[in-house]
Amino acid sequence: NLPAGWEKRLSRSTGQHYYLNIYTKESQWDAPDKPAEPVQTTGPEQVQCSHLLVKHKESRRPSSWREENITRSKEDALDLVKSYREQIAQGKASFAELASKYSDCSSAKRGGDLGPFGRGAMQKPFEDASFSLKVGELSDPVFTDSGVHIILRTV
Ligand SMILES: N=C(N)NCCC[C@H](NC(=O)[C@@H]1CCC/C1=C\[C@H](COP(=O)(O)O)NC(=O)[C@@H](N)Cc1ccccc1)C(N)=O
Repeated sequence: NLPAGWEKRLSRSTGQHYYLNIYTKESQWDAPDKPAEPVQTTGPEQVQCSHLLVKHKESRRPSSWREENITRSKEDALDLVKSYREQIAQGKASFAELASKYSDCSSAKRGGDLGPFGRGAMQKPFEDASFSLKVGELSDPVFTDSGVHIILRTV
């Protein structure tokens, strides 16, 4: 019988049977003699994201261009990030506009743009969120040692 990963199909034009590799979607006339290999679809090498960072008193560096000494609580930082996300999602403000006003990262000067980066550059929670976003997608709040972020994947 048929090795794993193949399907037997009937060609309407010739009335002959053919075999479809369910992973590569390639077809062939002769019966396969070995299982089809699942193909590894890897993610992108690099992504480009903008982010809006709200720091808090437990941040690894509770200081920024906006505020010399940041004392807000982590909960307050999360509430702020959620309100910014809501405004962006409702189209009441642009990501770049809010990031340039409120982000505690120096990338605020560039509307939050971090430029392109690969895996290994950013803190893991930030990297994982960035690489799981589709282009144009806005993340939920992401927690790193820097503070609370929302991330917009742009490329
Ligand atoms: N392009 C890179 N590879 N630059 C090095 C990133 C280092 C990396 N940073 C982070 O993971 C977080 C997420 C994004 C920003 C960031 C943190 C901090 C703010 O937090 P804080 O360090 O005060 O705790 N901003 C930065 O680093 C900025 N230079 C990012 C940046 C700013 C302007 C242009 C390009 C990049 C890390 N491994 O710590």
